[in-house]
Amino acid sequence: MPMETPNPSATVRRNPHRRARPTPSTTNHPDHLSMDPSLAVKQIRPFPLHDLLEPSDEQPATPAEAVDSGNLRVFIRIRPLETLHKPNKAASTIRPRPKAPSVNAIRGVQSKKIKTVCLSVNGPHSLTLVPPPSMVELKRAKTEAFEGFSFVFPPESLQREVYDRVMEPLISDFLGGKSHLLAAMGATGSGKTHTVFGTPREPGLVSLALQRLFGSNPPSRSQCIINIRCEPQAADPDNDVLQNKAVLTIADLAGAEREKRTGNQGMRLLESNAINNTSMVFGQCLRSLLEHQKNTKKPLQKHFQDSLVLTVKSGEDDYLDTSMLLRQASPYMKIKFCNVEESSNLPCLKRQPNLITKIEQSKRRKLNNSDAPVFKGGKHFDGQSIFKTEVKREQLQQVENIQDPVLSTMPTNAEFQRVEMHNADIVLSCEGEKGKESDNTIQRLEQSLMNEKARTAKLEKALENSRRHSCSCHKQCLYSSSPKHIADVVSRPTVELQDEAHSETNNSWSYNVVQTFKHDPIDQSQSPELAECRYSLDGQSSMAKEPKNSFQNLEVSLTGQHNEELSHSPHGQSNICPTEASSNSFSQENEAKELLNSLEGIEYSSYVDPGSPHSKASENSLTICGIFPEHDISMPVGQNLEIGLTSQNSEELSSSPHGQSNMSATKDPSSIKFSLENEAKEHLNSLEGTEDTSPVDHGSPHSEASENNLTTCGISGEMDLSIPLTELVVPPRKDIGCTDKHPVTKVLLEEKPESIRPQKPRWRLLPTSAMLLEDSSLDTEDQNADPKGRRGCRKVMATVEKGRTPGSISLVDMLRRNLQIR
Ligand SMILES: Nc1ncnc2c1ncn2[C@@H]1O[C@H](COP(=O)(O)OP(=O)(O)OP(=O)(O)O)[C@@H](O)[C@H]1O
Repeated sequence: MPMETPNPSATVRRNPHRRARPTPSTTNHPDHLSMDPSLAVKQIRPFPLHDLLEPSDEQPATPAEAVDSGNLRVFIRIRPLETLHKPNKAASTIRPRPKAPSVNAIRGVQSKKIKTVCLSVNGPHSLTLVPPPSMVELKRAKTEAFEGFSFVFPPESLQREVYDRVMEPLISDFLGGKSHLLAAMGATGSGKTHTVFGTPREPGLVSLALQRLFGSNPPSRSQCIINIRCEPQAADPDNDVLQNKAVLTIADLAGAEREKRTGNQGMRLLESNAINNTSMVFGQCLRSLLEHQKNTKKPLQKHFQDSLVLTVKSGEDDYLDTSMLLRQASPYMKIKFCNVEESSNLPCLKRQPNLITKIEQSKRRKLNNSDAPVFKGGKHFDGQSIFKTEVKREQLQQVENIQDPVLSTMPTNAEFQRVEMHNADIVLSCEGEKGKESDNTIQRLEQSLMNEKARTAKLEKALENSRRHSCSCHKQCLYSSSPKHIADVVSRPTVELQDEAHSETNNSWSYNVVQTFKHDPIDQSQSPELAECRYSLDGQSSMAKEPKNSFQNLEVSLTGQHNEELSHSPHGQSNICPTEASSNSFSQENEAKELLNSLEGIEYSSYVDPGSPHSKASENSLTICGIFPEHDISMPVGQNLEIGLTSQNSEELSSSPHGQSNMSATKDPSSIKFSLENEAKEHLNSLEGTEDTSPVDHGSPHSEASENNLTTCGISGEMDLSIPLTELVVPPRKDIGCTDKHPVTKVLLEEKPESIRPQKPRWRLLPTSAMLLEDSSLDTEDQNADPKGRRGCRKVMATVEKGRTPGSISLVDMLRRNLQIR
């Protein structure tokens, strides 16, 4: 009987029967299923029960018929709406069985008060899906009728009803030796678990089946796959059925979830994705069966009867889920199986062991060989693509060989997962190689960093040692100025700073000096109240000295081949004049001097201008610059400072009328090198802010008079020598055979007028770490950065530095730079 449809154009028929039927839907608007019962009643026309109850050739009249039809049985169970699902203890048991499902559905719709429904049962084998108004307005959905189901269970259906129609035929077959599969599909919360397992009050299919089989209670699980295998206890040759070991599989599949609806996040979202993938894969399996059976050349052989229970919700909000499931599963009803002997089923249910072994061996072999890329015919094939191809080929072979479309497909998906895992392993291995390279690079960098650190530490240590020795020498000198410290100085062990031997021939002089910077104990026997500090440059120069009556003795011992003479410059400067070509000793002394210069508070006075006539006159002179840091040793008026230079030759220490000490060498003036003084002058000029306090007028006759003199400069300054120093006398060195015949050069410090007293800036040394930072590379001195006053001496400096080792050059440069920066 045709039905009136207000909007028949919006109806789409799914899985129509061969004999066309009018769409039972009355409208495409869900308002006819709205909350107002009266309105719903007005709009919904009476359901054509007589049409639905008419026997049809395509519809299975009984469950047995459905099983025997050879089609995949697809059942639909509509879960009651929550508003309609009011727990009624008596309802589930006492509620009478409805006469017709469609009537119950209509009842449910009519009694709906809060929510509208999107499903209406047209009959035992069909239903109509009505989109909600919002989607109708957007023309995104149309009313659809789905037909051809094995049976449609309305919301009011009882568990027992479902069991009787769905499970009981399977149990009967199972007991008869036939294997079956039952799977529940549907959106989450649609009632799969309720259908399969149920509750203690409303036991589901499993419970009822087990009750039937064993009379036991099954565990309650939300989703699982249950295999019930029939094991014959005794071989009965007459009963072939029991020997088949039939398996009944009941699967409570995971429910597809819509993320928008569930709002899952994090792990729940991942689980949801996995669940949806499972549903999708299962649907693909079924579709593949459907596609496969289109190939008449390879008909599927049925080895068991499968059943599918679709659970849907009829709520308006469940429209999308329900629609998707129905669209997906409605074609499955067309899946047909060919009847085969049940005896051949069991080997097909499980993979044949030999086949599994072959497949696994093949995969392992390919896995082992898949790491290395394979080149075939000029094309690049990697192991992954080959492996995938092989697996797909095997997959097809398995489908053909196993002849079980469902079970053969599902393991194949597992194989795909293994392939993906294999691919991931390959990616990881590639990443691992890159990681190894990165690790090697990091290790190399770390090693180089450690080497640099060790090198830096080594240099710092060397510098610190140099500084310490320098400080010790210097402090000994200072201590020597105080009688109180004499004992300390004497008792202090000799400190030696040895550097490698130098051997160089430079113009008129040569030297081979073991650079020893040595503090010798003071011989107090000579003058207990005196203290002497001798800087012994053990080499080939020697100086002699003789004691003088003074409180303090400062002995600068230049041990060498040269005879030197200390003389007192008339202009008050201390000159040490080697009598022979003694620039070798100067280079060493210069280094020692520079080391000393690095001390804190060191102050210098430059008295000699190398370019001046005086410097010319003082060629071949050795200039000893200030070695009295930290303290103001500006000498009181009338004080004398005698500096004894131990030498093999006679030396003379004279006192300058300006109160400054001059050590002048008078012997062999031709051999005295101008470079020595030049070097000293250059070094002094390199000190930024240092005032040239030389009272010497280089154009004066004194300049000429001081020719060939070695000028010792900068003993005075801001350093305040608090001790009463009136005269410094260097006692004779008995150990080197000094006698009175070799008079000790006497340095008399006379009062210097305030007007000519130089303004000495204070010098501060940076800490060692700062020095290292300033010149960590220890490069040689940048000549371009030299002040103009030094450029004239560059050549001389280079000559002098030739005799130095790279380490000493670096050290000296670093010390010098440190002083220059400030
Ligand atoms: N036919 C029904 N009659 C009464 N209650 C039902 C029915 N179907 C489902 N329910 C109830 O709906 C709720 C959800 O059902 P169920 O857990 O079976 O859904 P599900 O499809 O298994 O969900 P999931 O996929 O998340 O496991 C349960 O509380 C269940 O009791």
